[in-house]
Amino acid sequence: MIKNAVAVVTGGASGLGRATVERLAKQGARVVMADLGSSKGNEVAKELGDNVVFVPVDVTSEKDVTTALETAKDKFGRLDLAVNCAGTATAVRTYNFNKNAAHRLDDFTRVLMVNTVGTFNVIRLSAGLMGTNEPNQDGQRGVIVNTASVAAYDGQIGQAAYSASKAAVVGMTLPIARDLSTQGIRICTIAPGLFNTPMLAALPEKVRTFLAKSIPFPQRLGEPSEYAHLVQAIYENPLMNGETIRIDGALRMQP
Ligand SMILES: CC(=O)CC(=O)SCCNC(=O)CCNC(=O)[C@H](O)C(C)(C)COP(=O)(O)OP(=O)(O)OC[C@H]1O[C@@H](n2cnc3c(N)ncnc32)[C@H](O)[C@@H]1OP(=O)(O)O
Ligand SMILES: NC(=O)C1=CN([C@@H]2O[C@H](COP(=O)(O)OP(=O)(O)OC[C@H]3O[C@@H](n4cnc5c(N)ncnc54)[C@H](O)[C@@H]3O)[C@@H](O)[C@H]2O)C=CC1
Repeated sequence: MIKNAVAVVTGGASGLGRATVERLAKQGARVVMADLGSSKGNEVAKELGDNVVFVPVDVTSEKDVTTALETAKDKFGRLDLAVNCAGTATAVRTYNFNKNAAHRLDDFTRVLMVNTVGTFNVIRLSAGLMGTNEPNQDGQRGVIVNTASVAAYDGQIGQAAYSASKAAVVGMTLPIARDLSTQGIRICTIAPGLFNTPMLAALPEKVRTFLAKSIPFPQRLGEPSEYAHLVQAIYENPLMNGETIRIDGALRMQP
């Protein structure tokens, strides 16, 4: 059960991560909210009360993530759940033939660094701390939840970097579940469709409307609270492991 569990949520100051922090705190968990120093982490943590602590973290930094995990241990005594929500997106064609310009390599690398390498960084270091927990009656010591995207499967024009970064998260889920099974640590990935967050608000209105209309049912953007609900379900269901779950109203994005 989530009550009294200790969680780290990356990207916790905004969107899906923030909704997750809110839900977990409301259900009685204690949460380290890890997000960039430039985020609204401090304000959000203040709003949410004593069971939420903000730590400025860049998920690509070993030092920053270690500090966040040490905070979980020092302040709350342990780590039961790590949720990877930190992420970034870009929309650029592989080659723009009108402008005769290739996709910048540093844009591609930046997206992979945050979404793929950052996620793996949090997974590997969290696993170390969870491994020190006493196992429950089922032998479980901890749970990790990642955030991919439906773009891992049906990425649109302009999504080469983003889709590659998310497909890598889908791809690492099963081998990591196998790696960590000896310690009783589960890992699942959520592949969200279209959710009402600041990231999606960055898309042109026309594209957002078009995309929302293409969702079979319910024909609307998802609410971040619906994502947070699934995080809790994964945490509480002991058999969920090694799998990526789409939460998308049956959306299959068109080119
Ligand atoms: C966040 C998640 O995890 C979930 C998601 O993935 S949400 C899906 C996100 N999708 C994207 O980000 C799409 C990325 N792609 C794009 O934005 C564009 O394709 C691009 C900027 C890379 C290139 O666009 P382009 O076609 O070369 O030129 P552009 O002038 O921008 O677009 C041409 C037209 O197509 C429309 N369009 C572009 N991409 C579109 C899309 N994905 N869906 C619907 N319409 C689109 C534009 O609005 C524009 O319409 P008008 O000509 O009527 O103004
Ligand atoms: N909103 C949507 O429709 C969808 C979102 N996603 C994914 O869900 C996750 C959350 O996205 P949203 O909440 O929509 O976006 P958001 O932009 O509202 O929140 C992302 C958070 O991640 C933080 N972040 C970015 N880079 C970071 C870094 N290097 N280190 C630490 N924190 C960092 C940002 O500061 C921000 O607070 C992302 O991984 C995104 O790719 C996936 C599918 C759909």
